[in-house]
Amino acid sequence: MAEHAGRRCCLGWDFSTQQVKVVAVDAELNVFYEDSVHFDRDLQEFGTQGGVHVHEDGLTVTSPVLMWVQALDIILEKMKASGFDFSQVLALSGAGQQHGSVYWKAGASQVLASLSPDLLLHEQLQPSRTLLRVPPSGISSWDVMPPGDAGKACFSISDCPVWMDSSTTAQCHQLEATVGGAQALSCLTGSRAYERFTGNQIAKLYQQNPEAYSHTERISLVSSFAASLFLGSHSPIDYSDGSGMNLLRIQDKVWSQACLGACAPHLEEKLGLPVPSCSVVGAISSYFVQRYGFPPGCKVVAFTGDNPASLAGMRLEEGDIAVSLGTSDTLFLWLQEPTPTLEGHIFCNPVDPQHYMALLCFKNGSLMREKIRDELASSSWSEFSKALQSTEIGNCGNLGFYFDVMEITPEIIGRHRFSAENHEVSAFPWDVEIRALIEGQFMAKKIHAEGLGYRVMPKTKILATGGASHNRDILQVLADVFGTPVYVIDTANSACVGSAYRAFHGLAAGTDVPFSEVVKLAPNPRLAAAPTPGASQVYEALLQRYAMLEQRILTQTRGPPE
Ligand SMILES: O=C(CO)[C@@H](O)[C@H](O)CF
Repeated sequence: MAEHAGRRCCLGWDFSTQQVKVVAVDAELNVFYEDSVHFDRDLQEFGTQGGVHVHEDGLTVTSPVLMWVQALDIILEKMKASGFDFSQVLALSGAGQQHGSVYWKAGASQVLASLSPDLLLHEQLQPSRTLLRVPPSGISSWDVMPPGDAGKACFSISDCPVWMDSSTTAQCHQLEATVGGAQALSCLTGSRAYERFTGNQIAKLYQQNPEAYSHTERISLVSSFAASLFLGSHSPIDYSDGSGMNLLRIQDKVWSQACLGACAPHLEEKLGLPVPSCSVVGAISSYFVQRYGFPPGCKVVAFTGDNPASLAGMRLEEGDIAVSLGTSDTLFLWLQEPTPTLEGHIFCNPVDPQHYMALLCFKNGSLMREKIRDELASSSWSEFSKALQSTEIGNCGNLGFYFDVMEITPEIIGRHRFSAENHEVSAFPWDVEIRALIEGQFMAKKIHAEGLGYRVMPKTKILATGGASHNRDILQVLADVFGTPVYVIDTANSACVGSAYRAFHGLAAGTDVPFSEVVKLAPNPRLAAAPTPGASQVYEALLQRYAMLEQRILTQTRGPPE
């Protein structure tokens, strides 16, 4: 218990798809406390799978908002029972799964502002039922209160749409038509219309449940919803997570009136004004001071999306790229001048309000690497590595495209192989095939990153994370294709840790201290691979051929570009 006593710190929260997680980070940026509540395991009464409910239509995906509230209650009670010294918390911030939306019912702000410290949050935010009183001294006994003060319903709908939902295609088409097409919407908001993006979800709610919409006083993202719980009032949406709604003009950081109007009436007043992601949105509410012992001056820094928070946790800097090599591969880019396209997503940068970040998702990531490993390298990563070691950089001009499921970036499916003379061939020798897979995956990443406006800079570094980042030979190809050093970093808690870093940055608010200065004491990533001399020249020519052949496949499969 003494371990957590007297250690001034910031808290970082992550309200993700499957759990609520918290870390405590001290002034030297060491993580000294972490805990989590897993929805499926610890809140089984809600019956989620992977933290969500997939509806019968197979398209609608929601999560119960009260599950998120109850998870926060559990974590805070566990921290309290463990002797965590809340009085040392200087500030807190957090992250939420992007695009999800919470609909606060008229009157919710009064409930938020008058929470009783004798009760748990979820007992006061849920519809009226018998309440449990847990004295501030902690959970010594669950005394059942007389029916008396029943909680008031605070939410217009109890099941919130989340990022896995894909039921709003009609609303996406309506939105794009309103603003002049997919590319016009992308230039305006950073992305073409996506089913999971919040504006389209709001449009669906308004069209299918107008009564719930009319009873809604405030619409939050998961991030700003979580911040509201700590604030005791509605927290504003931050620029970075707000960029995932198809509603925010990413250049001038204001709501697009055209997009708002296309989705639902009176929407701006339900959203409130967006704020810079580094904003201090207020002090923690008295509920947390009285029940848990937070200091009254504990600052709440705007919460943001999980991916922007991860960018902060990885301490990405201008020109850097983070490559998450997981089931699907995700690229995090830091951009100064974005070029919005029909691929990927441009968000306002969470730690530098003048800049941007981008996300690019490649669905055929580890899925393909493991399949080729099983087919050609006896399911052995060491055999897989031997193939990379025994084949030369540039693979003698052989190029491959490997998409066993429909790829997102770009929309291609199937396996396509080309000789040095650009003739399509049906097979490669096993070792050539392995190198063609890895070189092709990384050349695609470089080409599509540059399509979004990314440029490798002299100080650029690549931060690799995820399962495949444990294979040094794969990272060597990544370093060679990009011509930049590759570092590895543990990102298990990147959204939480990034949120704690952002809380520290919020403490310096108004002093113009850059985020990089605030986090300079954080552990540095480890160098894993440096580019091979001469590799850049080989890939400079190969990249041009790869881009040309990718266009050839696209034309063959979907006709000439519009
Ligand atoms: O939809 C996504 C990003 O656009 C996902 O990464 C969610 O943020 C995961 F929670």
